[in-house]
Amino acid sequence: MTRLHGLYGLTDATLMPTDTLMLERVEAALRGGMRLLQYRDKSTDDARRLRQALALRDLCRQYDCPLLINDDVELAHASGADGVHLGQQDGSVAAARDRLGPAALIGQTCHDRIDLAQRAIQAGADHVAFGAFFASRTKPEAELAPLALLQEARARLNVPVVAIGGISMDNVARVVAAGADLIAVVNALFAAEDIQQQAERLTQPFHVS
Ligand SMILES: Cc1ncc(COP(=O)(O)OP(=O)(O)O)c(N)n1
Ligand SMILES: Cc1ncsc1CCOP(=O)(O)O
Ligand SMILES: [Mg+2]
Repeated sequence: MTRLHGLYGLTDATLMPTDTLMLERVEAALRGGMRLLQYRDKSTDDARRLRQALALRDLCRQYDCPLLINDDVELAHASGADGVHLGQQDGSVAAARDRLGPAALIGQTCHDRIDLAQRAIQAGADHVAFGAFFASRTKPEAELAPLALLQEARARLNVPVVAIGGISMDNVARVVAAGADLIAVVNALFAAEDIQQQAERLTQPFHVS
């Protein structure tokens, strides 16, 4: 497994209202160079969630892109996804590691706190996420974190660091220069008119850093 790096897309049920549109839009992002995908669906429709996770797993495999499931370790297990993303209220990272095994990718939200990241890594996370760095259309209630946190995280943590929240073409170069290994994006990627081209553009700062 290569080190996690680059554009990390998160699906969004509003921007992808049908299975067909979801797969088309995700495939466009994969063609444009997306390196990691998270299936993020807050619905309680378990049959739909399993069906979509399985379809995304098959698609992502064709592009050698790992798939993570948001919030739900059991869906990650049942769908054969590559791992899971957990928030601070989404259950134990150690239990997820036990359930999914040593090869699984497990990320945890750490907001603006290095101590939470250290705890996550201790519990078995192999990457950590900070943010929101800018106001987010997808999650407007997310509290803001300062960009300087990314440099500190890179210096103090020995796992890939994800930046999330309001990342767009206006700020992506600054986020990458500040030290993000991955940029996690919903709106600026999947609401774009040409998603493949937008993925290429959002990936550009990683080629110059
Ligand atoms: C990469 C990444 N970072 C942060 C989050 C947010 O997780 P959480 O705080 O659990 O909030 P929800 O996404 O579950 O609403 C994330 N999903 N992905
Ligand atoms: C899930 C999540 N957690 C913090 S911000 C956010 C949403 C990111 O979406 P966008 O890229 O549209 O701001
Ligand atoms: Mg969550």
